[in-house]
Amino acid sequence: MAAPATSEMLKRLRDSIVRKPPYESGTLPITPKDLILYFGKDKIAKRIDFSAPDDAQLEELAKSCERASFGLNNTDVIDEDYRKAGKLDAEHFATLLVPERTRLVDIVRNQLLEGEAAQRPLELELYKLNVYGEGSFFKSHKDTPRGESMFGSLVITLPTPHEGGALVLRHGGEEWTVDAATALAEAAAPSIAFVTFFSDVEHEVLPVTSGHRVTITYNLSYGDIASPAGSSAGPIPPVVPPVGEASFRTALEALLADPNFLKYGGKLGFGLRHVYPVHQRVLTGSTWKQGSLKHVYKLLKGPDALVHRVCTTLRLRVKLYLAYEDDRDDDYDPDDYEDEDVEDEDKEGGLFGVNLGGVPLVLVPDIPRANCEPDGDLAERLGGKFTNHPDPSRVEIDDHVQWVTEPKSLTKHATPVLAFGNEAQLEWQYADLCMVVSVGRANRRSTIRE
Ligand SMILES: O=C(O)CCC(=O)C(=O)O
Ligand SMILES: [Fe+2]
Repeated sequence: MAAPATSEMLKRLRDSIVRKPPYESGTLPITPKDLILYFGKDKIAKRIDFSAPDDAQLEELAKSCERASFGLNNTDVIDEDYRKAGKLDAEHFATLLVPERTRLVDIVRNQLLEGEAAQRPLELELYKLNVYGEGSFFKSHKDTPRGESMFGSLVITLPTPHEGGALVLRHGGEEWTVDAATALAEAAAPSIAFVTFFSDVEHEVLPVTSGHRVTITYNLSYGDIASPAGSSAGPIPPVVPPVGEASFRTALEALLADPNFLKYGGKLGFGLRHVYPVHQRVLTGSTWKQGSLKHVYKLLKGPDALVHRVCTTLRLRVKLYLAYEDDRDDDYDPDDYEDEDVEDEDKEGGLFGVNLGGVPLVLVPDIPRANCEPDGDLAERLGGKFTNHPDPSRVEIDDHVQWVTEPKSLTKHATPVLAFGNEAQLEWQYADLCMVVSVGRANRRSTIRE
């Protein structure tokens, strides 16, 4: 049985993974010329100066918009119960505002991103202009990933007088509200308001109660995703160590130094806190190949990036998996596997604190093929391996994975999920992943071979 000191140290490790909100917002003073916007689909474009917009001009802008659709799986749907707003695609408007020439890129880099990610080249793609008149809104959704390198969105609110239309952001059971209307009314003119958030943050525009709310949206991507440095390449040391890195590292080092902790080596599991885009090969069934989660290593953000970076620095091998819950195993009954010798504490994940309720998990290293094995148990069908199975003979990952943080939600079966996005798209979908860290035996912890 474990020494209590080890379980206390593990608890400290878990508690040391700090989270900061997955968004950043504020107002930014701007030169008046950056508030000039041209719009229209005809030969002659109209011009509006947002430093002093009048209602008639805003009405004209609203009229030239199309009704905004949203993505429900692979179809673009117009449903005013879900999204009531006007939009212009990027080819139908032009703005002198170039985020790269303002502090906005710095803000994304240094306040949204952290550590290694903050050093990488960023790309901002102008996406859409949205106009919300009185009574307009956009219900809760996540922005559809448009490629493997997209990591977030930037929404700029132009300084038009309006009320309502606050943006509510939700992630990991927490909720934040950004009220650009109030922030702009209080800011020195001319200013814009901005919100930048990670792609897996759910967001909702509450109804506008008066005036016009005008936003310009950008898709944020990493510019270096095409030249993968490989997951095992040494991490680039961050210029500014991210929040919590030192405490996580200290807690992990303390555990590794304890000879009672995974005496013969083993695996530590971390459910990732963010979701990441994976290619929906389950649907296309075409281009399945090994290493289909490889791009995710370079997309890791916030606490996920921190765990990966510290483990790699301590020379522990890290691998990403999709975690599937085997909820279709009719033969499986946890009572069949009651083991008299196992202490209650261990049965509940005791030593490691995270109780997965004896759920047999299949860890899958690649996105499963569409035409995966029709027969056999879930592990065989998906090309994965069992862990956390109460029957030790079925546990194929060398050791039970000891979960430090629980996988957030387990993918059930290999079916696509119904997705509400801001654009119809099924090629890329968000997935919950987990990180498995291999730990060597007590006097030889390193699992990265030279
Ligand atoms: O207008 C906004 O504040 C957000 C728009 C949005 O969420 C989107 O276009 O996906
Ligand atoms: Fe959105």
